[in-house]
Amino acid sequence: MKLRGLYAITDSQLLAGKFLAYVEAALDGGVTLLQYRDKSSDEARRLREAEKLRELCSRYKTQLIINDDAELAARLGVGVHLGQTDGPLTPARALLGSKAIIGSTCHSQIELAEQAAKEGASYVAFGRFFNSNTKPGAPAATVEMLAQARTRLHLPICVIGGITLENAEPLVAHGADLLAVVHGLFGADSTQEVTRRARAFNALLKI
Ligand SMILES: Cc1ncc(COP(=O)(O)OP(=O)(O)O)c(N)n1
Ligand SMILES: Cc1nc(C(=O)O)sc1CCOP(=O)(O)O
Ligand SMILES: [Mg+2]
Repeated sequence: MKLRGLYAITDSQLLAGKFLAYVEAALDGGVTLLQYRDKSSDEARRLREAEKLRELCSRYKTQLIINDDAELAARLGVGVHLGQTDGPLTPARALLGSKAIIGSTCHSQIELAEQAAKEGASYVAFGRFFNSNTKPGAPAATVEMLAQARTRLHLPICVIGGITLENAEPLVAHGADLLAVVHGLFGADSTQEVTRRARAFNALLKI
């Protein structure tokens, strides 16, 4: 399966009180990957919420990805996204099996992406491309680097960081396959607007 489309990422603060309603609204608009991103250490809540998301994703035929935590991903039988300090890819691939989706944060370094590809990543993520409310301190990346990455890599390329409907088009034009978005999707005022935004992101990717 070619990974291409909207990659919705949850944020526990932004979605407080409307978590499942907003996620379902996004899934209704069309989501290729949904990442459960919760930076708290409340393991019981993380398991409960991830289980609910797995059920929702299975209803909408969307792939669930767990941020940071390969053990939780293995427990649920879903994919994982690992940053440079979240543990190595090779053991995660061994734990999750050959079919699992495993993503790797590569900031703006094509060499990290080439290494991730060798270690079995399913996609590589570059960013941050714009100012991000969610992660203001993430290292910056440029469209020039993205264009170069596109010529050197054969894996799906995910882009992240401050992406909105207004600024995403050049990223698609320079080779992005997956648009990973928190605020630009879930920062909406209503579930209807979340669904509209999801559809509009997919239209940008011609999905
Ligand atoms: C799709 C995607 N890309 C990048 C990240 C960032 O991962 P990481 O650098 O490990 O930072 P945290 O998200 O864990 O704070 C991501 N989560 N998803
Ligand atoms: C989780 C994350 N990682 C980033 C990176 O550059 O690695 S930027 C980011 C936050 C993405 O949220 P928003 O769409 O609200 O900017
Ligand atoms: Mg991480």
